[in-house]
Amino acid sequence: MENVVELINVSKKFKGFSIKNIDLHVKQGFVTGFIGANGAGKSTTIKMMMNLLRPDAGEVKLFGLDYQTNEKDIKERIGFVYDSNVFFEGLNLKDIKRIVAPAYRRWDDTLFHQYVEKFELPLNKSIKTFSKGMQMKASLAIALSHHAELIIMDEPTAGLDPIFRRELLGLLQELMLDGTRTIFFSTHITTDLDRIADYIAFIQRGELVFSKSIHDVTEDYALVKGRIDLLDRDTEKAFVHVHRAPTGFEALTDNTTEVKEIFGDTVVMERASLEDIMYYFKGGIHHV
Ligand SMILES: Nc1ncnc2c1ncn2[C@@H]1O[C@H](COP(=O)(O)OP(=O)(O)OP(=O)(O)O)[C@@H](O)[C@H]1O
Repeated sequence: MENVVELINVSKKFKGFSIKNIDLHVKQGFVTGFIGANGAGKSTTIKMMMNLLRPDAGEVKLFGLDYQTNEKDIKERIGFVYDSNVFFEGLNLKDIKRIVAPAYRRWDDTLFHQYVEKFELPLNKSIKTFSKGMQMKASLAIALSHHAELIIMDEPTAGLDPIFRRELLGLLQELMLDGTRTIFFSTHITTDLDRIADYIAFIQRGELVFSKSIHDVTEDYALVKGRIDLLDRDTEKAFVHVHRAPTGFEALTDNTTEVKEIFGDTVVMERASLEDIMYYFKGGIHHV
């Protein structure tokens, strides 16, 4: 299977924060959700994918190409959708189109007008009067009008009302139907991903915890509940993190097979949501 994005052993250091040796592959034709708490490093990673930031070490490849020699070709094939307005605020959509369109070989004016109509965007009103949802739609309309194969979005659903969020997710689903597009988007609203993601990449404190199919996430992770006296130094190794309460323990495992072997039917296992997974990883030490 082809990867449209490959981050190979990528590191980036800021004062007080670093991205550490990330290996991340984004598969063509699928939706990958990029999750992580505030400050985990999602935007920094996306900026490196977009060549807005250079890694200190490691390789970044898009469509198998590197930015050093293929920047223009790569950028033609990506639609970057921001969570805030990056256009000149005083301009309207018609002016923005006039500026942006010549930069793309595959710009499709008919398609642009179709999306403007579909998204009910005014062409003559200045962008600064747009709501956050309208700005997101404008940014998406531009990305789609140059036939971007890869759509990268940084927190596209943050700050949107639930109805618009659903609408946007529905639209992204629609875009995936022809099987040629790839979508990579970061979010901390994990419930968005239950609807549309095929793969999940999870970053925490600058480290990639996992990148796998949603099916594998469901298979590998579970919440386990049982009596406190079942826990000891050995049995606890089956868990990412354990919460103890007087009535019993609740823990997250990343190895459901091992839990079944150790505890049999003395514990109860339940499906762990992405939110459960993020929560337990935050509280615990990750051992693999
Ligand atoms: N240019 C920079 N210089 C110094 N530190 C930076 C810079 N950019 C980001 N950081 C720091 O890197 C860390 C990760 O930031 P990043 O924006 O990548 O996180 P995030 O996962 O996108 O968070 P959020 O969900 O809150 O947007 C933060 O602690 C941030 O302060």
